[in-house]
This record gives sequence, structure tokens and C-alpha cells, in this order.
Amino acid sequence: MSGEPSSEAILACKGLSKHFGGVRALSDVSFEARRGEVTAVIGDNGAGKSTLIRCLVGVNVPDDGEIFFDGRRHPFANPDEARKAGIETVHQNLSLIDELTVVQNLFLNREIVRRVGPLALLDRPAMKREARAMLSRLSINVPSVSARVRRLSGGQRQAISICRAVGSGAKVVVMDEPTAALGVQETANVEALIRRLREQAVSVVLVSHNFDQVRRLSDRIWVMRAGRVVATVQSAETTGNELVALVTGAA
Ligand SMILES: Nc1ncnc2c1ncn2[C@@H]1O[C@H](COP(=O)(O)OP(=O)(O)OP(=O)(O)O)[C@@H](O)[C@H]1O
Repeated sequence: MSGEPSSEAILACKGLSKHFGGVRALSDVSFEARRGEVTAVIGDNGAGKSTLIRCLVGVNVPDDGEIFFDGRRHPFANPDEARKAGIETVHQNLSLIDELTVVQNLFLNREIVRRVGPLALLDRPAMKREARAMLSRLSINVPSVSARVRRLSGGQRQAISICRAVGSGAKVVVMDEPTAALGVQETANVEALIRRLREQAVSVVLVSHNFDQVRRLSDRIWVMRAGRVVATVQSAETTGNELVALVTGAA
């Protein structure tokens, strides 16, 4: 990528570098996720995928390089800034609170309140209604919105995390290995959910070790090796073998 990112880019970076002590986690990485697409990032263990994502969403501060969001240069000092701009991250280790209900998790830190004179009271019926609507828009099934999330399966919890991200109006949802801990059926459910996000014009950045999954789900695949982007391929035009070769350096 030379100059500014393309006009299709929603989240991009140019010349990003990051080291941790003597380890160069990222070296001169340029990347872009396009509007309304699912963009996958693949690579072997330690290739730099998570560091790239963490720099894009303000968790890590890069040593060098520029980050662009929605057409503007936009370095995020922390994840809250990225969230306010419209980027939500669904982490490998889910960020739900086990002892809270589905509704409470969906509205954590953005509760709906109603004013009664000088008081601001939680509007629980409104949050329940809205929670049901949010889940229904994404065809997510849970036993009850009043269930504590610790009672839910891994796939349902992952779906709630994604629903919360989208419910806050995110333009981009970044997912780091969203199905790594899930069984076959639950993985299929989360994959269906990612497809629905795409249908609803939410841009998705997907980090995954599962090459079949990224070929099924994504529009474009960025391949990283040893802290660098080594290839960008169209998902529809690649094969599992080609991806393995690119990731391992045999290509
Ligand atoms: N906070 C940190 N402190 C020290 N080294 C780090 C830190 N985060 C990442 N690294 C190192 O940076 C390199 C890239 O790590 P990163 O986690 O980005 O790779 P990855 O592609 O996401 O790997 P994996 O698939 O195993 O999660 C690795 O050598 C890793 O050990």
C-alpha cells in the first residue's frame, strides 16, 4: 500500500512497527480492512496477528507508523477511544461478567436510565426489551435474557459478546480467534453470526488459525509471517494449500 489507504478502507495502517524488548513483533506492516467486508488475518504462532490487532484498537501503542479509521488518520491512545470511534473488539478470553445476566452484560457501562425528577433510575424493562430486539436482529438464541451468562454455553457467550459489540453501534468488530474454544455446532453458529454481521454492513476483522474458516467467511485474507505482511489474497481465489504455503514460507 502506498500513500493513504484506499477509499474502501474502514480501518487501516501504514508502516506499523512494534517491538517488545528484543522481539520485533511488527515490522513495517501496512494493512487495510474494507468497509462491509470480512477481512481475515492469518499466520503462525507469534507471527504478529494479535499485536497488529492490539495496535489498531489502541491496546498497544506502536513504535512507528500510522493508523487510519474511516478515511482519517486516527491513532487511538487506548481502547476506549477506539470504541467511541466505532471499533469494538471481541477478545479470545471473553470479556463477559459471569455473575451478571445477559441483559446486564449487553448494557454494561451503557445502561438505559429514566429520569424521575432529580433521580436517574435504571430502566430495566426498556433494557430487557432492547436486549430481546438486539438478539433477535442477529438470530441469537438464549434461554432467557435474565439468565446469568455463566449458565450459557461457550457459543452462546461468544454470541452475546458479539451482540454487545454490535449493539453499541460498532462500525468495525474485531475478533481474535472467536471460535478457538468452541465445538463444531457452536463454531457453525458463530460463523453464521459473522455472516449476518456482514449482511448488515458491519465490517469484521477476523484473526483465525482455521484456514477453512477464513476461506468460508472472509472476503480477503492477509497473511503474516515473523511480524510482516507477506501476502494479501482474495478468499474466493485461494486454496487451503496455498494458505499453508504462505503461512509457513514454502510459497
Ligand atoms: N506483551 C508482550 N511482551 C513481550 N512479547 C510479546 C508481547 N506480545 C507479543 N509478544 C511477542 O511478539 C511476537 C508476536 O506475538 P503475537 O501475539 O502478536 O503473535 P500472534 O500471531 O498473535 O500469535 P498467536 O497465534 O500465538 O496468538 C511474539 O514473539 C510474542 O512472543
